[in-house]
Amino acid sequence: MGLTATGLSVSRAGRVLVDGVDARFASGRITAILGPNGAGKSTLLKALAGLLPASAGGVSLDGQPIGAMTPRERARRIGYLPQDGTVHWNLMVRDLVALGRMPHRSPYAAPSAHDEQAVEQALDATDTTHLADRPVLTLSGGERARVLLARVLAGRPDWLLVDEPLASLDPAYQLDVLARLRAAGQAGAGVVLVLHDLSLALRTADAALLLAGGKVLAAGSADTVLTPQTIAQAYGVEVEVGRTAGGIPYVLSSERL
Ligand SMILES: Nc1ncnc2c1ncn2[C@@H]1O[C@H](COP(=O)(O)OP(=O)(O)OP(=O)(O)O)[C@@H](O)[C@H]1O
Repeated sequence: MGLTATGLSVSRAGRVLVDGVDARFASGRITAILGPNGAGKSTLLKALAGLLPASAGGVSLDGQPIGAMTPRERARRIGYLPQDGTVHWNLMVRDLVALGRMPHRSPYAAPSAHDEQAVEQALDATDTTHLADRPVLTLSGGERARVLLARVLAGRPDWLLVDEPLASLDPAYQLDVLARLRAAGQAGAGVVLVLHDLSLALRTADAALLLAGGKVLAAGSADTVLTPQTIAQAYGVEVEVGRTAGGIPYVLSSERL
């Protein structure tokens, strides 16, 4: 059960970008996909969401091959937030967030009270209610990132696959978004997130998958994966891994190796 990659490889333009990945993601847990630039994190996440085909192996959700699901069924179960927060249509924020309900409704019917409630809750969860009547192209980068997350949350998917959701957020909103993802996990959702901030990964994730060159370098609980040795191997930097007096874990880069 859960979301499983088995011998998963993904090739594009003649290059193998994800190479024989075996991984199992469990519901109710947060798994961080980590690794240096170009390691294949986004490619793996897209393949897990069923948005890129496998060139070998595959992905299954609760035992069902992801490619055998209809796009609508997949969209109901898996919420995917891409890394690139580009928005082309200048919709009102509330209307954009309401698009997250589309897998659950008929395009011809008016949204139900349940749909509207899901949208309002997603706006509230991302602290974007005050932006609801603004055109989305007028928002700042961090505001837009939260609105795009609200759109995914509005679908109330069983799985949240989110690619660098913290990239344009200030430190306070980074903690808010991580708290929201943790709350989704506690409510039973499976959360898989691509992160660059190793301190926040240690602080937030139950499990970690460290990629390098498209392959899994280490996998397991976040604190067993994020050791100075594996970090040095993956990123080529010397780090100190420690805890503050209050017990908050941190990873501090000291030198490029
Ligand atoms: N459509 C594509 N065609 C060819 N190469 C691609 C394509 N998409 C990605 N790549 C390459 O695949 C590799 C992995 O890309 P990916 O975006 O998965 O990395 P990443 O780990 O998410 O990186 P980052 O931390 O920089 O976001 C990179 O070398 C990238 O240039």
